[in-house]
Amino acid sequence: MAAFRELGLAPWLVEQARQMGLSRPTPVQASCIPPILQGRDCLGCAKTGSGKTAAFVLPVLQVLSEDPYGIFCLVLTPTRELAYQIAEQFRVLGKPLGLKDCVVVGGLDMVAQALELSRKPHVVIATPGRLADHLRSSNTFSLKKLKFLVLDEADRLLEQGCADFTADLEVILEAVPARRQTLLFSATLTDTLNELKSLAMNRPFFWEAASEVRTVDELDQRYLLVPEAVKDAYLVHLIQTFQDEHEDWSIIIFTKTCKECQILNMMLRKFSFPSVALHSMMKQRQRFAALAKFKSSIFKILIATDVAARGLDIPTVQVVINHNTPGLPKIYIHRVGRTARAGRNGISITMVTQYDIHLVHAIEEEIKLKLQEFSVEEKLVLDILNHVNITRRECEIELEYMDFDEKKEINKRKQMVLEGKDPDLEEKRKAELAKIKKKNNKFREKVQQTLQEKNRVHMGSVSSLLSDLGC
Ligand SMILES: Nc1ncnc2c1ncn2[C@@H]1O[C@H](COP(=O)(O)OP(=O)(O)OP(=O)(O)O)[C@@H](O)[C@H]1O
Repeated sequence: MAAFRELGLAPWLVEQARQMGLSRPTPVQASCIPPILQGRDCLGCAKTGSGKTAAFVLPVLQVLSEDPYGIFCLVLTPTRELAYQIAEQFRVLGKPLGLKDCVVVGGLDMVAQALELSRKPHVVIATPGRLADHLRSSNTFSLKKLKFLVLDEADRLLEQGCADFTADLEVILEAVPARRQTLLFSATLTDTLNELKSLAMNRPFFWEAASEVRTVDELDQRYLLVPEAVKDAYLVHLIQTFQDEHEDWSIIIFTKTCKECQILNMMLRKFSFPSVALHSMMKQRQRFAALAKFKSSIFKILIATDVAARGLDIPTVQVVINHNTPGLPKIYIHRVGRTARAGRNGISITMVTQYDIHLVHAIEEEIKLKLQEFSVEEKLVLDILNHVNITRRECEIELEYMDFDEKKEINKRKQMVLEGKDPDLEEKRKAELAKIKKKNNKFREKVQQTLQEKNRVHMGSVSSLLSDLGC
């Protein structure tokens, strides 16, 4: 496989990559770096952990080194943690350039960010929401001279119909020049290819990993059939087993909601497991602290919602446990892709209840691979069943006293105030919208019934006409 030098990268950059442990390019890097250096838009779809970040960081730094100015490159990514992780790669690889970068994410001070932006950093790494807020509220910086627009986890950012990013992306796309290079990367691009191609203007170079199987070969993918009612006892048993057999292993447990994440973390702590939670209801500094402690192995177990499903690169993660079966195959692909990265081995175990069988079939259909069963000794699980269920109940009650749901409501209202919205007005708008939607649905049903009635009458007259004609 070509070396980085043969891809057209300058010696200083090849040396920086080598010092970072990147000695030979991965397939996605070898394929995408040359067309990007030639000035083309690029859509790169490669498996999780295959080096997509460096596939855009390296060529961007190469072109920047030829004419360093700010703001040169904007990278958009769906989560705050990913923004910092990408910024880290720019900083390490761009050190000889004296690279100036700026991370623009929610949950942190807007004024400090606005000041940093006004100083024209070379590279801005942002989550769409906070960057759009800056564009709406100030004109202390401009994206008009931008050379590169990069969408990391592009399919998540461009997910149609999801309110998360659409409005903010529109604001950002209005602020960037049409004449630019657009780079889009993800492990699950193909289902949104058309939207992606419309974004990448000039004959985008499209590269997709050749293999039929969507997950990496080094990943041992298992499932564990568990009755819903005793799922947590199985979870405790699984963790105990891994901790007994491999004390240096780190484990990520994905679950569906912030509340479930909080309860599981409290429960595992009561069993003296070194666990920490990561979800979107935590304050930003708590999220960063939790991730830092997990990355440095102070805590060996991270319990997270899908805010951590994409992109996070933590080499020590050996095990991913899906406490719930993901509703979408691509969420599964990203979750289990937190292990078995950069050629290392890893194992994923998806806990499947009697209600999830169809979801497993959809996942196997998408990844083109059958999950293998992971067997456990049921007796060992039954031995701890009561203890686990009682402990969980205690945690649920403790959480109720902490007004967790109430806090969620307060956080929502606080966020609206921060965005200059009136929470009560928003509530009223939402109620009115719901009423209009209900009225529209009723009207639509009525039209449908009338049409069906008309069809029935029409078909009745047609059939009687045909019988008169002896057809
Ligand atoms: N050429 C290379 N040689 C060795 N390691 C590499 C190379 N390129 C990247 N890596 C390492 O591989 C790991 C995964 O890289 P990265 O996070 O960019 O993967 P990704 O494809 O973006 O994954 P995901 O789809 O999960 O976001 C990182 O630790 C990175 O340092």
